[in-house]
Amino acid sequence: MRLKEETEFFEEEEEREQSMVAHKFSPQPMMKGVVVGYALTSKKIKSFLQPKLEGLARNKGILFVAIDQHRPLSDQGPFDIVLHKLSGKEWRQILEDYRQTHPEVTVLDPPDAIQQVHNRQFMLQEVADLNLSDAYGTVGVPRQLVIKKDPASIPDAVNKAGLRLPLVSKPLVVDGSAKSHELSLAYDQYSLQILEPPLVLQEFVNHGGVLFKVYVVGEAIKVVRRFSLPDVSKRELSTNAGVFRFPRVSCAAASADDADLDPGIGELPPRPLLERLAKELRRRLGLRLFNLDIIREHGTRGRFYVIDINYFPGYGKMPEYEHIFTDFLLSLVQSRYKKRASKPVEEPVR
Ligand SMILES: O=P(O)(O)O[C@@H]1[C@@H](OP(=O)(O)O)[C@H](OP(=O)(O)O)[C@H](O)[C@H](OP(=O)(O)O)[C@H]1OP(=O)(O)O
Ligand SMILES: Nc1ncnc2c1ncn2[C@@H]1O[C@H](COP(=O)(O)OP(=O)(O)O)[C@@H](O)[C@H]1O
Ligand SMILES: [Mg+2]
Ligand SMILES: [Mg+2]
Repeated sequence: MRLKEETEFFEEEEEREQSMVAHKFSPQPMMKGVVVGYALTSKKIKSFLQPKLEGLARNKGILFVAIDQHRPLSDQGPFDIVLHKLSGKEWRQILEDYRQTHPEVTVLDPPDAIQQVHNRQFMLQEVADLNLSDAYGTVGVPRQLVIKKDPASIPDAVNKAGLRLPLVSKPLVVDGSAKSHELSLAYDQYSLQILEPPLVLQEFVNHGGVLFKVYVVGEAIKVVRRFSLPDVSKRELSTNAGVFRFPRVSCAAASADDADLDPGIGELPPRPLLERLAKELRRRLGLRLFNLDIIREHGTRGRFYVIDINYFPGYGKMPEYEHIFTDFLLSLVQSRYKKRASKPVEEPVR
């Protein structure tokens, strides 16, 4: 993030924290209704804009209005907040222009900040730089290598980088397409030549087949358990060869929240560690709506890895998302409102 934006982001965050404590999320009496424009795919509208969310929002004075992508944004609304998750360079530019010409509107989130998590080369960089380590544990990222082209060079590149097998191959770009979620597990480096760059090769970390999805909505976080890929033993590694495509193992259908799990595997990561991680990432990434896929290295108590960050994920699967999301929207407008109210009135020029 640029320095000015970072400072503003910080100030807004602080004000919002204070305003939330002071008002316990209730709308201020003098605050008018909140209009939230949304530009989302039909899949997202179905999973996110559920009747319960719209009903609760209406009771709190929040109105969701569909944005027509093909009409000028300035002719629509007026909006207090714009929620979006659509792809394409043109749309990004439209949003960026709108942000410049309508600084009074909160665009969730800034398009250039989202770009960082749409590329797996840069997605985890902030987690790596943060290098979080405290009494509750450590949070890192698996070692990885970016392959832009020439699949024949992969075995050599893997050797040179000293990456340990097995490796997870992930498409470099995350653009919302099904293809960007087509992952493979490689047991030997020679088979990697059949893969199609651009891609990222990431060391597979044994984690007992369970992962944690940490949903972030502004300052709020919620964690759920999902089933994931099983561990790969040394024996399997020495006897197996080849590259295996694997399906979306940790989709919603694979909830592990009610499973009878070994506590060493299923115990949620310590809350203070997640709070710190989410707070730092919110600031560093300049995002307020995202989730993290986190795994705990099997056999350790506190060695965690972030393996994926998703912008505006499937909040429909986050427990209590309706309350959390509407409170968040209100807190955004309240802090803006307070900011405007506390600005000194300009003297008229005589
Ligand atoms: O489809 P859903 O509701 O499972 O949500 C997907 C997310 O699932 P999750 O909330 O993490 O379980 C999903 O997360 P994963 O990458 O599967 O961890 C993505 O965020 C996906 O968006 P995109 O395809 O990367 O643009 C999300 O898809 P969109 O809803 O944004 O299309
Ligand atoms: N480095 C890794 N070690 C162990 N398992 C992994 C690793 N990377 C991915 N996985 C498994 O593959 C799944 C999908 O990978 P992820 O990076 O989250 O891609 P996507 O963006 O498609 O969700 C994860 O949810 C997890 O089950
Ligand atoms: Mg994922
Ligand atoms: Mg993802």
